Amino acid sequence: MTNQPSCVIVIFGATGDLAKRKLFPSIYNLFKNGNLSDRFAVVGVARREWSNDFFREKVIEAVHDASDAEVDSEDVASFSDHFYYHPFDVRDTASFVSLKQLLDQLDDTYEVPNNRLFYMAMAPEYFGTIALHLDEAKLTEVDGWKRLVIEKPFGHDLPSAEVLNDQIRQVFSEDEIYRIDHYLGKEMVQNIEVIRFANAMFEQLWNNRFIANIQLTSSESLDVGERGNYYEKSGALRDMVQNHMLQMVSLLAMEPPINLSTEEVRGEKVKVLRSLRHVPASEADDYFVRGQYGAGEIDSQAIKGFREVESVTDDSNTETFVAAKLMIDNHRWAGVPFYIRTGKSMTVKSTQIVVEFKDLPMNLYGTQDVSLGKNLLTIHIQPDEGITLQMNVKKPGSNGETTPIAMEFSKKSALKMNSPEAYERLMHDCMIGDATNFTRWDEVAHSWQFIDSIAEHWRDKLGEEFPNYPAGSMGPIASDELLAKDGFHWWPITNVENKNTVISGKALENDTSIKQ
Ligand SMILES: NC(=O)C1=CN([C@@H]2O[C@H](COP(=O)(O)OP(=O)(O)OC[C@H]3O[C@@H](n4cnc5c(N)ncnc54)[C@H](OP(=O)(O)O)[C@@H]3O)[C@@H](O)[C@H]2O)C=CC1
Ligand SMILES: O=C1O[C@H](COP(=O)(O)O)[C@@H](O)[C@H](O)[C@H]1O
Repeated sequence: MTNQPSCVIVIFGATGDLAKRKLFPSIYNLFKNGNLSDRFAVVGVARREWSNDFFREKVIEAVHDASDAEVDSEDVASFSDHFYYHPFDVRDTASFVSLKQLLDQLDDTYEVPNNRLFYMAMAPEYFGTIALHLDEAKLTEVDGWKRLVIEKPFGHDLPSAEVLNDQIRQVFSEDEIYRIDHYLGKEMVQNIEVIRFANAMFEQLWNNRFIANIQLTSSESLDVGERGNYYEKSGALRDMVQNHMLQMVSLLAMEPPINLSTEEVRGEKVKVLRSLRHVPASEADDYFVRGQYGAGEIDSQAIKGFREVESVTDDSNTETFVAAKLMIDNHRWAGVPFYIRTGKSMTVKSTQIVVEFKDLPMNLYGTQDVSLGKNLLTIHIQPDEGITLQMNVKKPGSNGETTPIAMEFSKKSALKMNSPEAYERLMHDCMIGDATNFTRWDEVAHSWQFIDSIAEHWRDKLGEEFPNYPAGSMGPIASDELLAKDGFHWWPITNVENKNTVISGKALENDTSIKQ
């Protein structure tokens, strides 16, 4: 295994949004930071009749657009020389023959040891077709390695995911398939395992004896942008919960693996997904809340309601918000709710995990009016990265009074570096053959199985209650009620880089543990 892999990368969907915003800049960063050998080439495939030169200009533009800092123009130009464009419709079998000729030629030009990475950055309905054509045209007959990176959504329910999986498995073995979930490439998501398994003070307490509940918020202030067509069919449940949210839950809840090998880690994660309490349609409303935003305001800007977005019907039944209470029925987690919420056009863009610990058996410092603050561990995933531990200390100068304080670790300010993009990390992992942070088929299958009954229930239940939250809010009131029924509330979204200021949410009365 080398840290400077050499391969030819074929990007299907090279004129698209993902390629431009994520893939080209990520490959550039790998190249610039010496994590990719000089012996590489990238072939872009899409239907538009672009030339190599025009494609290279687009690559250069994408790299500049994605960089905060000044980019060396000569560096980017020599990087873009490795890019080639091959226009065709992926439904056209014959074009795969000429693609093979180009790849063979590039192997020679760049002395690539016949390693091929096929990246499917296109609408999912083409994934199966492309895999079968690659096989027919013998593009997958290689002396080196061949790997397939497949974007989400992996199907739209369990049966369609099974069909897709069968198609790609005819051509690629399970260990050649990299089902990408970009949340698994985020620095602080990868940190969940380290926080848990490298700290005695957390791991000993990480169970139902000491934890009251775990809350996971992934809110977005943006709306669906130009993806109305896709999102109208997908909704927040399929777009975010089936993949990113359940993956983070499995990292939070898994048992310690016996080692950090790909199969051991994935094996532990899948056990969590298997232990998720199945919610039948008849009980869906006890565990799940859905929402759709109406008109509102974000950062003093007027926002149109979801039903006014292009490609969205004016009686759309699609949810743009989901909150849920997940129960993991195993020894470690019996009785501990994992609350999740995600949505579009919410107050703020933030992904944050809060672990709320149980109260001590008795409170030596309390009075009738004042209770001890809760112990909270907050993992700030994005946009701020870090950890906050909230605990109680003596109120200075007082006699027996306590006050909650926050111990903070802010990754960017402490280590003075920016996290590499999740895609960059995951593309490198794929090139070096490390599939740990990609989802295995059984993880995908169990996630769909869990989601499907809810999706069906919502499909059959007309969205007459929509819209039920204004753009710029934290979702419908029912999301707060979901926790209130259990005697909990959503903890505010805070920012660790800014001294844990509360950026969304409000303190409950008499709750001394929230700093406003
Ligand atoms: N954009 C994002 O932020 C994210 C995207 N994804 C996933 O990545 C994938 C790509 O998304 P995105 O880039 O946004 O989509 P776009 O619609 O922007 O791009 C689609 C690409 O496919 C090409 N294409 C479409 N039909 C054909 C065809 N028949 N033959 C050849 N090329 C074709 C288009 O080019 P042309 O018209 O020139 O043929 C274009 O390059 C999807 O699966 C999406 O769900 C996942 C997470 C985030
Ligand atoms: O996969 C997706 O993720 C993005 C959110 O990703 P983030 O890294 O910006 O948090 C979401 O906007 C998109 O709808 C979804 O398809």
